[in-house]
Amino acid sequence: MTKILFVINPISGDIDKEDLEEDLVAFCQRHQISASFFRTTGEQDEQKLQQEIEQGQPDVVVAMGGDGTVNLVAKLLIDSPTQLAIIPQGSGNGLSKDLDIPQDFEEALHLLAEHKVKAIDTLQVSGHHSIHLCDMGFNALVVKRFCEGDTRGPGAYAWIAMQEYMSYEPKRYTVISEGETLFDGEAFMLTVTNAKAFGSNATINPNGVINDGKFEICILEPFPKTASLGILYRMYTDSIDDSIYTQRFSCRSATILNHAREVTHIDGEPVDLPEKIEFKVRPQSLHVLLPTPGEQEG
Ligand SMILES: Nc1ncnc2c1ncn2[C@@H]1O[C@H](COP(=O)(O)OP(=O)(O)OP(=O)(O)O)[C@@H](O)[C@H]1O
Repeated sequence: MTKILFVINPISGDIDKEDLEEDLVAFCQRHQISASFFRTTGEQDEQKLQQEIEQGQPDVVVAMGGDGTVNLVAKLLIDSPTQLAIIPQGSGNGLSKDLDIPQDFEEALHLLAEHKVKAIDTLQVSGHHSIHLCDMGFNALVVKRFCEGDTRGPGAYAWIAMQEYMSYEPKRYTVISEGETLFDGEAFMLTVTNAKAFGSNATINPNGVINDGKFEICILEPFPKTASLGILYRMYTDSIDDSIYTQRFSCRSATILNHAREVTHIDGEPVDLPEKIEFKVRPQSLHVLLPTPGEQEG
């Protein structure tokens, strides 16, 4: 019998999940799955969850929350055979969208019964793990303000972004990979990712491949206010590469000097990183349940 541990974030996405838990129990009974539950509290969740996984030895751990919850679960499963499943219940749900995991609760739950397994790359960021994306600059500042506020959901994020945009000043970064300086200058934001898009569906890395052993550093250089609508349009039409304000580098490892110690986030959670940040890909280090039925990959 498959053992599944559900990790439920009760506050993510501003969604009440109590009724959903009854559906989980019924689904597991129907499919003869042995289910256990872990509810996050926002305090020492990583240590407590690690203990739970060590004791219960589940085959699959389901992250039921947003990108922060996915990160919490995924980092404990890296380099282990235990598989990650995602039932998106957050504000942005960036990684699940990138992996084409259904956003609908019932459909995502159905994946537990019928799926394929794919090994995806993850990113090591100065002692942290990033599963979806890490960035510094404007978006990271918006994420920080969002986390400090008490309103969740995509509307709150968009409102904060509009407020911060008016006064944001670009910061200086230096990007070095394999001994070569790839970029040294100011940027509005700098995104390091394996994935294609943010949780808002804005595409920053249109050709990103999540299991190619490489990650991308996407730089949005300072731009005049008159160009902002055009950049947004390109992000939502998969044509950001056509913008004269972007640069992108594919790397296996890199160092970024964040000279101003500008705000940084990893998978939607603000993180305090040193001025010199080290990035390294961990190829195919995480096994994820995906929608297409068929043979196991990678
Ligand atoms: N019971 C809880 N009470 C308060 N905060 C919690 C609780 N459980 C988890 N958290 C906090 O929730 C955050 C993670 O939320 P998560 O990213 O999953 O959802 P989201 O922010 O709504 O969605 P997304 O990241 O997709 O935009 C973490 O900061 C974590 O500390």
